[in-house]
Amino acid sequence: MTLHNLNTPGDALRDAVNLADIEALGRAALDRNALEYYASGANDEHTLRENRAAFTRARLRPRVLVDVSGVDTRTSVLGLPLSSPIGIAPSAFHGLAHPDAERATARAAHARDSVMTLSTFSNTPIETVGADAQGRFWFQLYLLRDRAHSRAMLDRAQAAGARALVFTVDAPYLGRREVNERHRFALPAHLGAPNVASRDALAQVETDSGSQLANYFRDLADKTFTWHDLAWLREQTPLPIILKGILTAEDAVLAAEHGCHVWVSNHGGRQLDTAISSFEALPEIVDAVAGRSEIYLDGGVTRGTDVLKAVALGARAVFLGRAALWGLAAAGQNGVERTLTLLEDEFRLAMALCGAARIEHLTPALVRL
Ligand SMILES: Cc1cc2nc3c(=O)[nH]c(=O)nc-3n(C[C@H](O)[C@H](O)[C@H](O)COP(=O)(O)O)c2cc1C
Ligand SMILES: CCCCCCC(=O)C(=O)O
Repeated sequence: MTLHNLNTPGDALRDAVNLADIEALGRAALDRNALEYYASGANDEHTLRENRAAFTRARLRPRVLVDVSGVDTRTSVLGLPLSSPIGIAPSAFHGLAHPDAERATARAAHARDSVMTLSTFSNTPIETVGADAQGRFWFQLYLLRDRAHSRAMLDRAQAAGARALVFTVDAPYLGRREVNERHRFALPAHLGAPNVASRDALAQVETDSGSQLANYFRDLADKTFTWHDLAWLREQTPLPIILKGILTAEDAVLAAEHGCHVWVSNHGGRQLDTAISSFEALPEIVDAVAGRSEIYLDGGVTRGTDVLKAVALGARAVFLGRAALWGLAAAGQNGVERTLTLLEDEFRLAMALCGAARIEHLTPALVRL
């Protein structure tokens, strides 16, 4: 049972001055099952911690005596205008955080001129989320062994207004989040995964041997897919394809050669522990792609200076995983909106203090790695 129906008082949300404050509110609103699912990383959680540490280690080289009386944070992703280069990463099961689930996240993305990435494993059907997002959503695909089912999800996403397909490539198997194994994470009975399975099918997955999701995913996901199969995926949808989970120059080159955009990510430290942090992987990927594709990044983004550093080094936009979930748990749509607003405000101030009035002024010279 989640505790969100106690509702974070509006005052507490208004008093939050940064994302850490919202995280504290969000964590307090969740029961152990949900909290451990959201917060956990794989194994010893080195990569989870390193995602934050890498941002902190990088130092800024600000320029001064620049007219920053007006700072413009606006940009676009694949032609979609955004109020700032901050979007929402896909995460499964928003219903664990709030009764409005993905609808609240989609409404917040729309209200803040952002973009939401909807997980294959949402608690809300694609069509419902599409209506709330009003064109401000991308659809994330986990390729199922049942290709016809996967194909049907792509058709539904496109019909619902998705602007891009985010194809997750770092999870043929789920990473081992040990706390979820130890406490046998399971979806509460009132939540389902309507894009993928009936509630009954989920309820029947055994949890005696550990996490319900890990057990379910093992049988469901296609593990045979290779670069050669991208041609098949390309034929299934006219949407732009973004490969999420790229961490090396070698794979970034292949992505660009296959006409795909690149999402630099280690899945928030939930897959391969001790994998490189997303931020440290970014420079070699930007070099390798050499402008052929858009590049996005997620993993540990919680400060306006994180956004600035990633964009300065070549990311078109950054995406929030857990930070959006903490906002959702704290106060539904309002909580996600507040998260986006606080981060955008921090980013604007960081730009001003770096002497950058426009996104184009953010260059690698601002960052010392
Ligand atoms: C609870 C949770 C569920 C997630 N579910 C998905 C998912 O369904 N599909 C996917 O591609 N990535 C998923 N991710 C990974 C995120 O998209 C993103 O890569 C990661 O959370 C970014 O790191 P951050 O949480 O530090 O911002 C999930 C992450 C979390 C924390
Ligand atoms: C059987 C549902 C699996 C959902 C996996 C979501 C995910 O990517 C995560 O990191 O958790």
